Amino acid sequence: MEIDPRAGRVAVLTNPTAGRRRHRRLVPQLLERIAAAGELDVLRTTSAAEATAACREVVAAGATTLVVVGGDGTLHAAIQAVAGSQTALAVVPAGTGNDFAAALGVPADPMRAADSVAAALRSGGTRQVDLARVTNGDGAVRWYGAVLAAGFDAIVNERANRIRWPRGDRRYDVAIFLELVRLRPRRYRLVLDGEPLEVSAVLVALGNTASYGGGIRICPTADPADGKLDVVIGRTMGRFTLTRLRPLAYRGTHLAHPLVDSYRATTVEISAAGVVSYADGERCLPLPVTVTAVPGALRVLGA
Ligand SMILES: Nc1ncnc2c1ncn2[C@@H]1O[C@H](COP(=O)(O)OP(=O)(O)OP(=O)(O)O)[C@@H](O)[C@H]1O
Repeated sequence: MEIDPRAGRVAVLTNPTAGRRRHRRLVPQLLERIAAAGELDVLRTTSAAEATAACREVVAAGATTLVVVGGDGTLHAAIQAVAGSQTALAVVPAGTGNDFAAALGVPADPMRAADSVAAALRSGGTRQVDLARVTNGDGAVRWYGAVLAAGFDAIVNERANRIRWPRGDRRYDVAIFLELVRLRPRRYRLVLDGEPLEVSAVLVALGNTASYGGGIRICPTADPADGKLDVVIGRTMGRFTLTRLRPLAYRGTHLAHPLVDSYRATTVEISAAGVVSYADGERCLPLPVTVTAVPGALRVLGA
């Protein structure tokens, strides 16, 4: 039975570090706008792990709606708790990329998004979209909403997380440079709905929705209502070709490149040596993993 979001507890998760702290001063105003629809239970957390734990508590306590004020990483923390539950998720984009919020059709302006959350809390109504579930042989389970990267982008993220200096976004520039210099194709073994596929590749992305990295439409035809993942593979290519694919990927036209393949499957097994996957921009599980599209696993506030 669907919980009526008009009656019941509404929790809000905020992440003051999202969006390079740009929206931090906006948070009180955003909360005020959402609170126009009724009382809010504001969760105070200081890390992704704390955020997931706090969200799990409110979901277990029967919260009807969890509003997330943050970017893809904050959403990722919340999704771990709401996946498969009756609690509806609502989003006020306050991150840098906000790719999952965009895929859900949320207004890009946080004030407008907060107003539409308040309106949806008043009118009630939810819809369901797919999520992707990542598992490994050790029983670990992670959910994601947007894209899982298992190629160059994941390797750059992993490198950036190990760099102590420079700090901030400059770490990514340094990591991209370092990983472009040492770029080499890796041998990937995939199984797409039972069909094995062995390929040497530099890019591998599994999309529930189209974009990551703030609008890079790596899986441009991914649809979170089709019960499937879009699998995009950039085969063996040099750093020059890889770099030239990037502007194409913002438009989603990279799929026409002869070295880029795409597939669609419900369950994808993927293995490669020495790669840690990243999902929604967050460190996920080391390969090998199995990723499954789970239809309707996320209830979203609003029609
Ligand atoms: N409640 C929280 N408090 C502090 N940090 C959090 C919390 N929830 C998540 N985080 C971490 O904060 C980091 C930044 O958050 P988030 O990803 O939402 O913002 P962003 O990086 O600016 O946006 P985007 O991912 O959309 O580009 C993430 O790596 C995430 O793990």
